[in-house]
Amino acid sequence: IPGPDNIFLIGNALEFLATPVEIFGLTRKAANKWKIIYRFWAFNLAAVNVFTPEHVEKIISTTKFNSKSILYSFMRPWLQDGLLLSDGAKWQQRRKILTPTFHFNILQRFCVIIEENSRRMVEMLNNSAGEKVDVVPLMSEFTLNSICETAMGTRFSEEMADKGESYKAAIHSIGKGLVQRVTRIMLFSDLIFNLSAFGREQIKSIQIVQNFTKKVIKDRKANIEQYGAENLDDMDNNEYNMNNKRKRTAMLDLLIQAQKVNLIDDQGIQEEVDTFMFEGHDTTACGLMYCLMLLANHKDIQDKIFEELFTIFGNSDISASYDDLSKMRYLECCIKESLRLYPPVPFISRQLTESTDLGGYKIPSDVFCHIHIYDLHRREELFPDPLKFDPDRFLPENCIGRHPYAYIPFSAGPRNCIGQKFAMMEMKSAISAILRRFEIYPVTRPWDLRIAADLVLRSTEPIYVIFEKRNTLSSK
Ligand code: HEM
Repeated sequence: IPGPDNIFLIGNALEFLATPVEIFGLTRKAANKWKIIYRFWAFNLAAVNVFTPEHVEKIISTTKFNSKSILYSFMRPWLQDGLLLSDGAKWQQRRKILTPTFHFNILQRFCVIIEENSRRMVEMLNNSAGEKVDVVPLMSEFTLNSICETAMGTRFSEEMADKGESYKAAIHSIGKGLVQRVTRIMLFSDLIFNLSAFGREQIKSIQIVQNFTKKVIKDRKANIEQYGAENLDDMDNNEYNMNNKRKRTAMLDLLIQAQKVNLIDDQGIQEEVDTFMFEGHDTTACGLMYCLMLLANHKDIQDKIFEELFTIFGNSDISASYDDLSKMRYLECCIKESLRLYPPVPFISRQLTESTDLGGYKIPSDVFCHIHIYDLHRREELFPDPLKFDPDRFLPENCIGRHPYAYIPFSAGPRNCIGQKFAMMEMKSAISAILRRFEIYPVTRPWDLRIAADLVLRSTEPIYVIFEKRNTLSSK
């Protein structure tokens, strides 16, 4: 398998002694150079890197390669055996319990809460109209509030809002520590890592994060204790399959109910809440910020979205219903195209538990397989003129014949993203609420972005956009 020159025994370890921005660039260069597949190795660890739809399909379409690679194990002190990291029977059982919490009926209820959040965000933006606004913290706050108020059923008090700030800062710090760890093989050892400055910082950050999620769980349990089961069941049309009862409830409530029938314990609840709070807010915030930047930079496309919104709402200022969001077809194409260019999760990785063949190369068992979603999405033969922001690529007629694994911002196969419908709804709600009230103008340009290797596709600099109030709700 092609790849960079090796140094005796240490392989390519030195290449990764670089800054997170350089590491992000390094993998892009490797994809450009080797086009189809390449490998890195260091000491006794080897990784094969894939970014063609055929290879990606081979790895992620089957439960055979369900196990995440060792790189994810560095998140274990934080996310423990939550859905993202677990595998085997535990993963299957949890996935079964949790899947119904993102069912369409529940999303419809969540829509009302998310719309309220979008409205609050827009009101806040009114105070900064005409000024440049860094959309990174703004979107982060919006998505953290949204996941807490929906899946966790917890509305932020002022005290919680402060803790939320420290929570977000601690997640950023964990991300930085993890990148240091995955790129420095000596830090693979728990002992050495925990003694290092990064390790000590990580222990502190995990404590902050888990204190926050513990408080979310405690508050919700207290709420249930105070208002009793009635409060849990006051959602009509509830349905889920547990003990043959058919019910549906928000995620945390469902886990608390599952604990009562011994399907999960305190630790299990904690790990799922940590997993969903992180996966449910940072990724979507990231999707939103790049999408806003792109729309600010493409006024013609923004105007087309506004036309669509005007057809749905006319001059009315009412909040969008779930049905209204479903009608936003063109906006959906824009979000999809933005997730193509800037996939919030640019890279996923699996452990090959048996040998396999990739394009004629025999890949031995125990090798890691890194799947570069970022490079897959920028393949010229799949997406001609790949750097162009062109939402029409996602019009139904233009998707015909596209390889099902050519576009995978939410991954695909059995370990795909459980929250993808939630995320799409949230992004549509936020962007439609913004564009109904503001025209947005660019400050940050796509070519200004400096992206760093991190847990999500993080820009090292703020992403600025100017929000100008629309004079009228009319499209003309
Ligand atoms: C734009 C937003 C989002 C993107 C781009 C995204 C992307 C992804 C990707 C690529 C994976 C596969 C990870 C891997 O194989 O290592 C994943 C898994 C996951 N996502 Fe998302 N996600 C988003 C939003 C959400 C939301 C809103 C939630 C929860 C409410 C969520 C919860 C999860 C969970 C729990 C998993 C692990 C699933 C499993 O392994 O069974 N994600 N996501």
